[in-house]
Amino acid sequence: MPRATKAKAAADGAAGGGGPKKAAAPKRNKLYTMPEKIAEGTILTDLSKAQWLIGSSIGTGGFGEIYSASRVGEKTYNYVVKCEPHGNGPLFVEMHFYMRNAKLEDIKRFQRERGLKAIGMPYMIGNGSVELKGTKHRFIVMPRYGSDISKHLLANGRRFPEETIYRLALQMLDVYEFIHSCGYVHADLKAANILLGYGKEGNSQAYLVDYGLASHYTTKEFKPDPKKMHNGTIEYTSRDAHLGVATMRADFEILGYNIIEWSGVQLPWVKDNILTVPVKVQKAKEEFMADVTHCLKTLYSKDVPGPIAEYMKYVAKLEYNEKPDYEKCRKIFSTALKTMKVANTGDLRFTISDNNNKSGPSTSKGRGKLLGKRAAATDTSVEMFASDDDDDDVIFEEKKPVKKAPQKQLKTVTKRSPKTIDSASRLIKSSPRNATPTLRSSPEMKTFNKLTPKVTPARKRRSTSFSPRKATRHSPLQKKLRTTPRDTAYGKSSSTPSTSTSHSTRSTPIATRANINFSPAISLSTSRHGKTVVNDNTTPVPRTGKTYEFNFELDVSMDANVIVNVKRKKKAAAASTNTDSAAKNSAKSMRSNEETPGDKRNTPVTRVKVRKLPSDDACGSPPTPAVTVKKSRRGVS
Ligand SMILES: Nc1ncnc2c1ncn2[C@@H]1O[C@H](COP(=O)(O)OP(=O)(O)OP(=O)(O)O)[C@@H](O)[C@H]1O
Repeated sequence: MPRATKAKAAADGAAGGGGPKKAAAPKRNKLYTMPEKIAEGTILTDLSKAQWLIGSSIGTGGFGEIYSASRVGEKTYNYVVKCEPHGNGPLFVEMHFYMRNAKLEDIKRFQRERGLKAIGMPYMIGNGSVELKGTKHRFIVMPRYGSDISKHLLANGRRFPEETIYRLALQMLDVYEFIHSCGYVHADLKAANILLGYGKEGNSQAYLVDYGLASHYTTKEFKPDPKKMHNGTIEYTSRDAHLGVATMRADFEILGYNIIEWSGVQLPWVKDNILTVPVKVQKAKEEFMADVTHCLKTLYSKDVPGPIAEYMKYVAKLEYNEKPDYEKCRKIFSTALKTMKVANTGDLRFTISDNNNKSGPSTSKGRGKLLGKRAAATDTSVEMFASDDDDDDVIFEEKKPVKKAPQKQLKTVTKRSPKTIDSASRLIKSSPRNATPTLRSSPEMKTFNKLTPKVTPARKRRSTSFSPRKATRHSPLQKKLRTTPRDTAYGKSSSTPSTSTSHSTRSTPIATRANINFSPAISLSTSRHGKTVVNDNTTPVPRTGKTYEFNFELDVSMDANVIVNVKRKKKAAAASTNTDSAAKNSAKSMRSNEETPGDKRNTPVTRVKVRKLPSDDACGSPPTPAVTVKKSRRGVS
């Protein structure tokens, strides 16, 4: 289900801290909702009865809000509470990932076994639910970390010192090894999801956060899953993730794209400004990885940094079901550090020295010149799912007013128990695990190329992505039922890559699963660059017929409406209309408190939202800041 922001009235009410108002409560069966504000001073009680005093808001992600928190009785705010409406999928997935895999003792054991002094693996301290303004929210409590490294990236002309790239890569490889040892992949590594430790002591270790896209990886068949295609942050999404398949090599590939970027060059698909068309990005990545040595050379004005070239070459050769050789990769980067005579200890250094700044991206043999200027920030809007699960147990409690914070009345929500785990199990296990032969080996690569549609200028005008619905002449409903993203993305079903025939011929599950499919037929808006795309079924299935109906219609109309509206948004921006400013305000509300709007424009962002226009069902959603989608039919909104 797509996500929507609250009606402005609701948001205002929340901000005002005036206590619960029935009228402002978001409707249950609507699009994704941003969370209600938790007033500073609120005390939340988690399932283990631990109490957490909410401090200030320290960040806003694509779906939830993060607050500093203190254990009641302690003075320091060394924790954070991440809160999202129950209907949102990512925190549900993240919470269960932590529950199952990332217990502190497991992490410590792993550390001991590997002889690691530290590891950048976050963990969950508590979780529970709270009702805010009539809406049930889920929250998790985690250790507090420091700032995310995307801020440093922006502050340093989108480049890290070479040594820092390798140290970060080493730390992330440790985290990958831990996650993979649990049977999961992260699938969304990027600077915005890498946080330094908290406080002065914390600058030597980076933590990989945000497990909202974590899923079981496959080592069996390679079976593309239209429901999950293109999930991730479009700049870094792996080739496997573009096909909806979770693999370990995909995590390695995502890290690879990031380190290339951290070295100060633009990824080809960023440079070519095609981020709004996932299938084009996918194709560009296939081409890039097919001849990675040569393609890297074209990216760097001078020498390609040796460790980056070596790492990417290794990743390009990995099989989809292969366990990566963590040690081999670590060696690539640790050897480079030794050669540079840089110790892999102490604070990570983010400031580029004068020398480095003048010379541009670092290379192993020398310093190259920055390759051109970064393309204007484009952004990638996608829609999300949401639903209305009541799976989690909930306990929370009325808070006492603390100093400035107005007291907020919280209602205790009925406790239910083992359902949460059962449900999580079902959901998390729903990750693609059955599969078909790999697409990555060369014959399959050829097939991919054959099947990837060529985008014509005519199509481009309306939507730069290939649209099956334009290619056939059926009614929208017929088209919906007759075409699958895979059929259409690759042209002819008869030559669908080694994946099963059934895959190529079955009707799109989106219609039947009430999810919007971020299929190749869908383009992304260009207002918020770098968002994680989630095209998933991990959220509990919505219960109301109405929701199903809406999503079905949304999917049918997505192709045209998104593009039409995106274009309009751009024009509207130039005209500075009221609508636009409302949209901007709405967009602002999603930004991290610590980020300036300028920062955000240039930072890959986690998720893109498609929002429903205010319409007849009085849902009250404000216009989307990025994309607006009509409830039904193509055409003008
Ligand atoms: N444990 C933490 N300590 C300190 N800050 C945090 C912590 N977790 C998250 N943050 C801050 O909140 C921001 C959003 O966090 P996170 O990415 O987990 O949220 P999200 O809703 O999943 O966002 P998105 O999916 O859009 O990336 C982070 O970029 C970071 O600045």
